[in-house]
Amino acid sequence: MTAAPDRVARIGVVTFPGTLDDGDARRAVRFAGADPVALWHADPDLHDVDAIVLPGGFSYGDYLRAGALATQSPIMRSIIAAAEDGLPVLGICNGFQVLTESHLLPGALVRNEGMRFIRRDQPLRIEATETAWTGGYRPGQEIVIPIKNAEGRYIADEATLDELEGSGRVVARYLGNPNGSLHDIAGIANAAGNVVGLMPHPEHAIVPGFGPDIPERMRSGSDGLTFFTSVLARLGIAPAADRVPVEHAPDHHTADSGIRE
Ligand SMILES: NC(=O)CC[C@H](N)C(=O)O
Repeated sequence: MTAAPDRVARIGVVTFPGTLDDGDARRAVRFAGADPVALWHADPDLHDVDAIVLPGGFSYGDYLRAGALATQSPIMRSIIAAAEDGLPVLGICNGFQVLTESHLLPGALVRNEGMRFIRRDQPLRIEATETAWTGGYRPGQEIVIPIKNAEGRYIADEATLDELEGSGRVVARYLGNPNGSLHDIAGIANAAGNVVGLMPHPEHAIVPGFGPDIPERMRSGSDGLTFFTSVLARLGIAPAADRVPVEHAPDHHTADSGIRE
């Protein structure tokens, strides 16, 4: 028996009008052993959360540019200030677009090469394990999680790319570049390592058997969970074991996912 943690980590998941993946992000937080806290775009109060996830989707209908209007929301003003003070923030897909539009991360995400919406199971290599969200991976670890977007092509000027590469801030790289991203970049971090943007979706690959299969490992599907457990380790807050529903204990596969909000 391990001792019960002193307290359970509170991880905020933001919902903007048009957000799609907030439910899966809250579930991923719970499976990692933390309490998800639903945060609403119009409320600037961060409700004492220990970390924040900006989930995927189409905030404000992707009007103007994907992620651009979200930067003007009351909650983003609070998140920008908190992130600059070191609060861990993970932006997934549209959340990554919000982070570049907010200038918490450099560069931009533009239309995929080929101008198509892409949805596939995407192999990645984790390049940086010093960040708040990737400490649980091995350097160079290869994972497979879903990707699904129209504007996932990462671009930046040469000086920015040099700085990202030179300071170990490329967090994840595509193995088989799906969209023309420069330097095969799938994810980056800020200089302090507390803010991470990632184009593919770890929150859709947290339950063994229900995410992308990896043939050479027979069955996986939970490669994304480590993003959410890594931040607990960074915060120094032990995961609460009872947040994981019994029917989803690792290695237990059922026909019905049983996942309920
Ligand atoms: N899955 C998503 O978050 C989609 C992101 C974004 N709106 C795009 O299509 O590029």
